[in-house]
Amino acid sequence: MRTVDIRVPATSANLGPGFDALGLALSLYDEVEAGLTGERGVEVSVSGEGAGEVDLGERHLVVRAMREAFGRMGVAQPAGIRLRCRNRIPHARGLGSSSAAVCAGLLAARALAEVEWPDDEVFALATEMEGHPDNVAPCLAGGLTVAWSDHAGAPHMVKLAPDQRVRPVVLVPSARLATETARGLLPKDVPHKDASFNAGRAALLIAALTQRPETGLLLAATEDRLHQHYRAPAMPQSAALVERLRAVGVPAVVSGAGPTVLAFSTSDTQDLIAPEVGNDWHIQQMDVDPVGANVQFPETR
Ligand SMILES: Nc1ncnc2c1ncn2[C@@H]1O[C@H](COP(=O)(O)OP(=O)(O)O)[C@@H](O)[C@H]1O
Ligand SMILES: N[C@@H](CCOP(=O)(O)O)C(=O)O
Repeated sequence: MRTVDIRVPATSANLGPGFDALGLALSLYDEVEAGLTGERGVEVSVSGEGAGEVDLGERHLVVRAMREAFGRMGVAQPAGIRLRCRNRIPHARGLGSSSAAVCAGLLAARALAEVEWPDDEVFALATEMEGHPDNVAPCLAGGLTVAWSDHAGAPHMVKLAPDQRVRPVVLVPSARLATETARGLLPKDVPHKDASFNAGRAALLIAALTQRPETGLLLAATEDRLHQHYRAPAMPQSAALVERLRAVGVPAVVSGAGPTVLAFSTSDTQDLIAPEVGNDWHIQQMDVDPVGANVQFPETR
């Protein structure tokens, strides 16, 4: 049986003001070994995050993504699929686990089908399945990404390299919050002044992360009025931690739809983070993943 190994990074979306647009790939990975078998049925094993929780059959998200991909590529559905998943990205914490699973499935299907299927169609289908492109873009491409959809609904991205003096630190709670639930807390409309506030901050954040990683600029650049406070009632401890960190000068935001908190650490703020974080949080210092999803056939490794 021919197999393929896929490695996909965790991602942090929004980064404060860049709701549904900005995303950062992180050095925390899920690994999937995928193969097609001659026997009918799906065989999935999961270790690490999600083990004992996720479906092990056709409803498994990686399997669903593979099935979607075979359909889009116009390739016959394989009789059987075998997956071995080694998961490190915690689920429903705002670190892009579902996006990583979808990307892994699409890339596995493309590699095993051995057909030419353009990267932009992989990006489009992953975005369609996920509902928004901001986790998908950094998961596929790595680095810091700006993603948007055109008037026909097709997603696009620009990839940037953040300044290496900025280090992402994630503060992961044990509590979970499904992205769908968090999206349900957002209002249909927002005040014009809040939209204009976020537009300025998001533009500043790109400048600060790529060219001017100064704490003062990063603090201003990570302010948000479009999503975090609407969602705070569903994650009061995250909201309080963001507030505490910002009060001592650490640029902190809710990661994705939460409840993980993302802090941008620089040489002058790195020692300020731990004292504000209680025992209920798992602190992980990260690097920015520069390359995104990786696909390898075992025989070429
Ligand atoms: N590696 C995975 N394998 C199977 N299902 C997954 C995987 N990662 C995420 N999921 C599914 O996606 C859900 C989390 O998605 P979501 O609420 O969007 O949160 P996140 O911020 O982690 O993406 C999980 O509860 C699980 O059902
Ligand atoms: N822009 C989305 C990002 C969701 O990210 P996730 O990692 O929590 O799935 C949102 O804020 O809803």
